[in-house]
Amino acid sequence: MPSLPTCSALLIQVRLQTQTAYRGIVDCVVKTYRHESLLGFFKGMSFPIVSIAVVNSVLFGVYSNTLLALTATSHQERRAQPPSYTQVFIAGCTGGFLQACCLAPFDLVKVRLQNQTEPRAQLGSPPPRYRGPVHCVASIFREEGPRGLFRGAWALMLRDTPTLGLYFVTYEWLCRQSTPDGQNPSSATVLVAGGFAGTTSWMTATPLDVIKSRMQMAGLKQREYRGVLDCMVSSARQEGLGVFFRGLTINSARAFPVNAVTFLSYEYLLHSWA
Ligand SMILES: CN(C)C(=N)NCCC[C@H](N)C(=O)O
Repeated sequence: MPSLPTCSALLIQVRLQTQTAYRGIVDCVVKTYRHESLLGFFKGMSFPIVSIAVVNSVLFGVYSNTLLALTATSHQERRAQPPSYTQVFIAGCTGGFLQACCLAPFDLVKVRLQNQTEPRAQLGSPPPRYRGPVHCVASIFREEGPRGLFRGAWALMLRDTPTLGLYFVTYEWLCRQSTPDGQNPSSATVLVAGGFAGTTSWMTATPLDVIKSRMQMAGLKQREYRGVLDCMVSSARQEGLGVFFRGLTINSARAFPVNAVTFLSYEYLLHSWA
């Protein structure tokens, strides 16, 4: 289950990217805590908890199978006959594209709920727009139609396709640099390589992550955009180029431990099933 630091990081990142009320990470943490208490940091997290297993299985499953199709070598043979970085990149991009298709509605609900700054329902206070994830899905479906559930999906696919290619290339490259030819990387190598793969990919993904989050909020507090390009141009015009780096620090820091553990579990599962 995601811990308080993981939930807080995800919430702060989304708020910094889509709202202008915060001066930085600390200001966002303090205001969220004062206004919404500790529970506020867990907003929007029930859907990601359910979806993370599905989305990660799609990503790693598609990646492994694409690599298998491209190289015709099994995972065990791959240490003796390593795939080229181009093959790793193509397999990563394919996994990234398909995981984005599955992730889109879950991510939309998460972002909409995380952006609700109202404190928990109190007697007499107006209820928040969405009462929870199911109510959020039903409201989007009713107000914006089934396509509404895929708001921001293009930006998400543009974010995830190349950056997940880079994710797997970084991981493979770091593992090969620190492992003698033909041997499997040690657990420590997997943790460090996985951590850096997560951080590097999130650093490059942040500009499109900002655009994706803004497009997901479009029509609510945010203005409507004509598309990804329109969102990029108007955000940069109004807030300067720095807008594309909002949430970069928190995104990259959160990515290290999360992806270190993700790759360790992936390698462990591959070895125990092989
Ligand atoms: C740059 N991107 C989009 C990624 N590296 N995505 C895969 C990482 C998945 C992990 N659950 C995480 O949230 O970091």
